[in-house]
Amino acid sequence: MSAPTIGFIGAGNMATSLIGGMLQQNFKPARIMASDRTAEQCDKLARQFGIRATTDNAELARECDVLVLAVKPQVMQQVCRALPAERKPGQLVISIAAGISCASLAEWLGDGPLVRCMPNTPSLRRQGVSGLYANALVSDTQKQQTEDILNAVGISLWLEQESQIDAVTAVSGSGPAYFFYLMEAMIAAGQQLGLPRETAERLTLFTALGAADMAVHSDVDVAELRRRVTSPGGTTEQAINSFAADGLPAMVERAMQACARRADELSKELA
Ligand SMILES: NC(=O)C1=CN([C@@H]2O[C@H](COP(=O)(O)OP(=O)(O)OC[C@H]3O[C@@H](n4cnc5c(N)ncnc54)[C@H](OP(=O)(O)O)[C@@H]3O)[C@@H](O)[C@H]2O)C=CC1
Ligand SMILES: O=C(O)[C@@H]1CCC=N1
Repeated sequence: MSAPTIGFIGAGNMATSLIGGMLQQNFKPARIMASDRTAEQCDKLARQFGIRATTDNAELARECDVLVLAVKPQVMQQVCRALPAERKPGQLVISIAAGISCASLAEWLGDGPLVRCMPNTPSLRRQGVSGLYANALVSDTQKQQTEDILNAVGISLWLEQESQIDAVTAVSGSGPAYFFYLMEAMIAAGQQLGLPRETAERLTLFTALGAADMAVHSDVDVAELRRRVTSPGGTTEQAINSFAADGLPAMVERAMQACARRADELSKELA
């Protein structure tokens, strides 16, 4: 069977990361298309990747076997409603938008194979992680096509229920921002303790990188890794006790609940 043609509607940050990763994984530029609101963005992508880019979303709907919807949630309805008459039969649609349900997408696009996907920005470095949910009309071949696209920029995991996409958004979709926020705070605190900014920044970033790499490759869980840094009566214990006294776990739980709640609200507001 010949390779599918894949079209990205909305050629912003996420689509650019995905296309870049796919080309590094030997997807052929001739098999990838993109559309965007502005001709400037289309020209930029065409130059950067050697792919066909257009301001006409309908052209992608007509020509592509797989359509990746990568516009902001707030414009998704308007974009989708313009497409049904143009769509190639049997076309797989993959939506990466936060808080747009399969029910809304099916209403705007017509029934058909549909995957909801929640990627994250480390995809730009091919270190992304995506949660995927497929409706009942998605074939095994289309599931494989979806994995091929998302695994080009990291790893992907299938979910049993659509509602879990909001939890994935709270953990990994928005998650990079939580780690960046913690890093911002550590850099500032390092400066307070007397380090030059650049030194505090490098120490923080490489500590984050090292800790994540260690955790990913460890045969013990993260709680045990934390215990191994924390000598009884030592320095780390003081910091961990301070975090615990200030309620860090509850703070994280509240933040992630708020994130998932917003995804649910969006799905109702934008339905
Ligand atoms: N950023 C993130 O961390 C993550 C984002 N997502 C989801 O990915 C989606 C895209 O996000 P992101 O890449 O950050 O957003 P961007 O704004 O970078 O990209 C969206 C692109 O779509 C273009 N666009 C707007 N209207 C239309 C239209 N009618 N037709 C075609 N193109 C259009 C925008 O152009 P213009 O800018 O000119 O309006 C922009 O270039 C969102 O739905 C978001 O929920 C999912 C996971 C993580
Ligand atoms: O903040 C947002 O809405 C998007 C979805 C997940 C990450 N960024």
